[in-house]
Amino acid sequence: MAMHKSSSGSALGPGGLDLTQAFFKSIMNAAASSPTKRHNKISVVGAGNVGMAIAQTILTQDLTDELVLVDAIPDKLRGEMLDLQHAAAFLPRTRIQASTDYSVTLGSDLCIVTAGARQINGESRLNLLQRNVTLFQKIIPPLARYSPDTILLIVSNPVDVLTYVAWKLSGFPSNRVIGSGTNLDSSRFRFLIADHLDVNAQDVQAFIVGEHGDSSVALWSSISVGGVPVLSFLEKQEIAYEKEMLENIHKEVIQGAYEVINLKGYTSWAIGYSVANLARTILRDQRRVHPVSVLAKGFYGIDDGEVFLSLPAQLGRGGVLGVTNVHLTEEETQRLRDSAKTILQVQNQLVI
Ligand SMILES: NC(=O)C1=CN([C@@H]2O[C@H](COP(=O)(O)OP(=O)(O)OC[C@H]3O[C@@H](n4cnc5c(N)ncnc54)[C@H](O)[C@@H]3O)[C@@H](O)[C@H]2O)C=CC1
Ligand SMILES: CC(=O)C(=O)O
Repeated sequence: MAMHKSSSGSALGPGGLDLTQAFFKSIMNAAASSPTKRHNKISVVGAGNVGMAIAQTILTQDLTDELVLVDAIPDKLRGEMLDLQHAAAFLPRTRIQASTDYSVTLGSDLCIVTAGARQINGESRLNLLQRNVTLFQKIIPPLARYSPDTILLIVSNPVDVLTYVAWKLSGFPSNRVIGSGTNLDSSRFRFLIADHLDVNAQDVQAFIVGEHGDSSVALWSSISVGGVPVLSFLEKQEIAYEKEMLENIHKEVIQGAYEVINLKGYTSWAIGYSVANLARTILRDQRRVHPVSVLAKGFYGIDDGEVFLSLPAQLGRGGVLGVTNVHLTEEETQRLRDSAKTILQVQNQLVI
């Protein structure tokens, strides 16, 4: 039977009969009086490799009722929207929309920004800065205008400085501006440790903090596996380990992104899962601790300026709820402060 959508979105049959009402009248009346779960809306800006990996993970994990895609290229955007809509029969019911016009993002609970230039082979994340700041000047103000109560989750690189830029451009309180930061690096770290010890990565508690990039800091002193603190366990058992081996694992984490970019041109799947994981914690108010980029001033002796970098932060429906006080060795604290200085040096050259 041919059906088309009325302007109100309901299905009309021949002669203008509202089929939705005809089929579901009694059920709809019952539904109107029954409590429904809270409605969520997520907007993803940038429908490239990263934006689409995030969108697809969000859909398969049933994290939202409405998903909006925004990009600057209309044909690509519509193609991506249709391609996702065509999977409707296999996915939880989600309204998917796309537009180059930011009004489509109206009333979003979470806005994820992935738009922008990405690294070419061998290029550092910090190299992308000025190009992506210019884009953010077009992206952040309309997002903030259409969704004044939203949480901004920044993914575009260099993510720490761009999270600072998004904070400034939005005028939002800092608890509602978060960078995906080292949530991804920490997953790479946990994977490598798990692989080394032949355990499940989900049983490895381990944080990379600081810059999402070359000056990141591995918090070896607080790593535990299945509740057992790894380094103190090895020391108590007098099991020898080489500091160099630890450094090499951290180097592998840093090199991980460069290697993937060298091999396939970009990274996408892991960041898709990483950001969907953050979206779940935020929208479902899970209050889990994630290493993400937050306004770090005042924590762990970082006092030089308004810098965003990754610290273990508790997240929930209100955004950043707090920063946990993980014990750091003197060396780890110094490395974290050095990482803050690296970011600040770049940030101080910015004209926003
Ligand atoms: N924070 C993290 O852990 C990670 C960050 N990234 C970063 O994510 C960003 C995106 O990477 P990819 O998706 O691979 O790049 P891509 O080139 O595939 O996609 C970028 C998209 O942004 C869109 N875009 C450009 N200007 C726009 C504007 N003014 N408004 C809306 N959309 C616009 C482009 O049309 C394109 O679709 C890069 O900066 C990359 O470095 C990538 C992986 C991990
Ligand atoms: C590209 C990037 O930032 C990453 O995969 O870590």
